[in-house]
Amino acid sequence: MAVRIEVLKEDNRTRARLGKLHTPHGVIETPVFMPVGTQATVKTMTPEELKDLGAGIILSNTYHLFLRPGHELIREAGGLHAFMHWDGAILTDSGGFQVFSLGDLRKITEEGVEFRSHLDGSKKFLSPEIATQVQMALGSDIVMAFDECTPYPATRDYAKASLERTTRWLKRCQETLTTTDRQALFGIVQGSMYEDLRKQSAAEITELDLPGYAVGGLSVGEPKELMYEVLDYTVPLLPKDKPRYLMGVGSPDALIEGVMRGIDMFDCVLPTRIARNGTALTRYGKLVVRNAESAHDFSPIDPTCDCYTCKNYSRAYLRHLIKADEILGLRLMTIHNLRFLTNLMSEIRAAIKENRLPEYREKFFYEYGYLK
Ligand SMILES: CNc1nc2cc3nc[nH]c(=O)c3cc2[nH]1
Repeated sequence: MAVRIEVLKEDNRTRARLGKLHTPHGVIETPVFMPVGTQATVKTMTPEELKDLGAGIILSNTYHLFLRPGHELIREAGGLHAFMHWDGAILTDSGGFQVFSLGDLRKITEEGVEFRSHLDGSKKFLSPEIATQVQMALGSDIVMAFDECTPYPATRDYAKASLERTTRWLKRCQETLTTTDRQALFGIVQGSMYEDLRKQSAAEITELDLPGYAVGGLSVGEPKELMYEVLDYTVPLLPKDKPRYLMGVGSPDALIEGVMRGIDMFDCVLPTRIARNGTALTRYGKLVVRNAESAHDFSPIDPTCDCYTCKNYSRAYLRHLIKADEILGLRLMTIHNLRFLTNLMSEIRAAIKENRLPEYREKFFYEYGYLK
């Protein structure tokens, strides 16, 4: 079954859309934040807990699963859904980004990327064909094309050569898939921070009439304002009747700003990663629970939050667990941060529905401390 978006409403003052993403493993309301489960687990969460938190789609990484335990073992297990006991939707990133940011990069050629595994230093090779075959073995619902996430900053010449290779690689991914499986393949627009190159990449990628499109090459160290500027001129180049996915984003403010610019799907490791080192997301900004200020604070992280952690535990207790390296601390902080984000996204969807997204943004940014 094809992956498709049903756009229910287009905001009248911004580019935001309310939608339903139809996948072989369920229908997901958009805009949506996808928790990241890099190694076939959203760290410290059981699938049942993820469902309770409101997650309907998670991200997993081809690079990591290719290196360990290997896609053949997961195929043997009946695919990633069976292997990890998750019956919701799964989107897999293709590995290109992870090779550049994790592996000991050896060489990029037209054929693919040679690299050393970050696990044991052994030589590995990923190509559009291999990355696509791995994702099919995993049985993922949304397959990301194997691309080069153009590093930032990049010269115009490098960015142009890189996007053109990404387009050639996308066509090779498409050719690797059967016609039915092609309905799961999302293309990724590159072009770094050059408007004309983004136009070129978007034109080349959308010509292939894919089920969805990602804006890549962002959240790679550029200032947020520059990311928003690139979105301002890139998102309108993507078809309105297809899902738009901003890769690697993000923080609450970036989620709102991305939705305002027409993005439907987001993923980011930040919320779960900062949770594990004791930082909680709240509507008033970040709360570093491990700091001394919480030592005698017997109130919850956020009294307005409906999560299991905020209903049952104090900041003082969470600070103790984190400082004592207690595993329960990792779990309780993760539960809170994921629930915060699924609540944020449902508030954003309600604001779009009721034509009050700009007002919601103002209120959120003021409370969150972004507007002094
Ligand atoms: C955390 N930031 C971030 N995560 C990304 C993942 C990506 N995957 C494929 N292609 C990308 O361009 C890409 C960009 C990204 N930025």
